[in-house]
Amino acid sequence: MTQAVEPAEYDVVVIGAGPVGENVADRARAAGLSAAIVESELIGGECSYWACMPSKALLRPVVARADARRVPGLAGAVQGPLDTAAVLAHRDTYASHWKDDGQAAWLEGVGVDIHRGHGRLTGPKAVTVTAPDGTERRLTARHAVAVCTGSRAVVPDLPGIDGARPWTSREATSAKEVPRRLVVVGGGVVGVEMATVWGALGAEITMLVRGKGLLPRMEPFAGELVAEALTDAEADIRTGVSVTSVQRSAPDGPVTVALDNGEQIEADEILFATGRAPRTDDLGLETVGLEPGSWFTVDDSCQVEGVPWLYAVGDVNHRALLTHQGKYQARIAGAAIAARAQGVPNLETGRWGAHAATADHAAVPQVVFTDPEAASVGLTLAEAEQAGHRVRAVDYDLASVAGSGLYADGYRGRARMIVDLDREILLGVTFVGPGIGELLHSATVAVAGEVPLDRLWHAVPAYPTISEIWLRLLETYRDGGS
Ligand SMILES: Cc1cc2nc3c(=O)[nH]c(=O)nc-3n(C[C@H](O)[C@H](O)[C@H](O)COP(=O)(O)OP(=O)(O)OC[C@H]3O[C@@H](n4cnc5c(N)ncnc54)[C@H](O)[C@@H]3O)c2cc1C
Ligand SMILES: NC(=O)c1ccc[n+]([C@@H]2O[C@H](COP(=O)([O-])OP(=O)(O)OC[C@H]3O[C@@H](n4cnc5c(N)ncnc54)[C@H](O)[C@@H]3O)[C@@H](O)[C@H]2O)c1
Repeated sequence: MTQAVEPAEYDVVVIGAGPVGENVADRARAAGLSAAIVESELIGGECSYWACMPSKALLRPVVARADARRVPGLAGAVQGPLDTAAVLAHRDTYASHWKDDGQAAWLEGVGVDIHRGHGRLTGPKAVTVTAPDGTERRLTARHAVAVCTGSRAVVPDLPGIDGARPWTSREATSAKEVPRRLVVVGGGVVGVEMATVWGALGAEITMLVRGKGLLPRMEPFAGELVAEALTDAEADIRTGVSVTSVQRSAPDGPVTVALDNGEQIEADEILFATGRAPRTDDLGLETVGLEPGSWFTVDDSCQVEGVPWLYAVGDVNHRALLTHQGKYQARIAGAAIAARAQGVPNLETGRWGAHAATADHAAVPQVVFTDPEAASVGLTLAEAEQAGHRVRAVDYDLASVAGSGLYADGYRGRARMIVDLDREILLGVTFVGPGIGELLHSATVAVAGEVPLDRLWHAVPAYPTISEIWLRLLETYRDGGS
């Protein structure tokens, strides 16, 4: 029989303690509101244990070695294999050994009450938490409930999938051994980053991509340059193919992957990097008139359409599936919840206002930590044209910048900026090349700040850094080039 524990009331109840839920709770506390957070797994969420942190800890040695191999005088010292045990140990450290004491202590330190268990909405402003031991506790929110339950990997429902023990991003970021042969299905961000890691650690990589190329959400040259480098690293990239079935006959045996072109591939592991689904299927959405299993629809303050006391923040609203963007939304939603709780009459919900996550539409930055790195902010050329802007794309070969040549021998890379011809501001910027990840924020400032191009001329990049790409792009635009 289910035991009930004393109910509790808070100003704000947050479901899901990933990076986003933690920040909503923190912002509520900072505004003087009481806050509780409900977590069914680990405080810190996907990002800390099976996504950003472990994947970037795995990628860092891979990319650093690749960079070092392009520096004369150093290359000879780094020709050997990676120390797999040390790389995996570094990853384990960055995943905090899958323990959440540190993050739990931080939340408690800012005065947020943690309730361990599965949270479900049970009516307006009501959340029931089922603890691991089966006891139930009802939490009531005076002002707002924020759903920050994130997303999970989607594995297509293929014949044989259940017995095939496929990897998702969780296994790909936490595996303890390097498979001899790894098939990666999907050419998005998870696919290319994980192919880069496990290939560098010694796995034979086959990528199966149903579209035309890799990284389809970025400018086409991003996927092309990353594919070129993966192919140089001996990955076998097959485009325009779909998996029709997978079969693992023995638990320790190989997996056989059948393709729609009639071919079969044998591998030791298969990773499905085929996108995400919202964690909303078992959340009690039906009790408040919403559809279980769907992404939330929210306004720019992250308030759920038609349910004013409910907020959905981070991956779960499908605006931008990135930690930094979810945390930005958390800061905005936290401020909006506090302002509404305090009875502030008019919130700043206009474009770029304090209570509007405007950057979600105009300036979402992303770095793909492959070799070469691919980074973008704002719109691609295709997106800008589709949105009806009058634009010019300005391209430049990153290898022609003095700083790039110094950074790496045989530097390969490219940059593009999308100029709004009516306003003479930037709508989007993409860089692809070694060492460009840290350059992205300059582009984010230019795009989010809507900095006029004639003012950008006065932002002088230091010589000889890769940042001189800015000068070259501006000169190319001034001289009428594209
Ligand atoms: C392999 C990989 C690498 C990535 N790398 C990057 C990167 O480099 N940079 C970047 O910006 N983004 C990256 N991302 C994306 C990033 O991980 C997500 O955008 C981010 O984790 C979203 O945060 P969130 O708080 O919305 O959700 P999550 O991090 O998914 O957290 C949700 C939390 O809610 C809990 N929860 C769910 N349902 C319930 C419930 N009913 N009751 C109680 N608790 C519940 C979960 O257990 C979880 O702890 C990566 C993703 C993947 C898969
Ligand atoms: N460095 C980073 O910022 C980083 C790293 C990893 C993940 N992420 C985030 O995590 C999210 C999830 O990444 P992802 O790579 O899983 O998703 P994604 O949506 O980026 O890519 C999934 C790819 O799989 C393909 N696909 C879907 N179903 C398929 C099927 N049945 N067969 C073959 N291909 C199929 C899609 O066409 C798409 O190209 C992304 O939105 C990304 O923003 C970010």
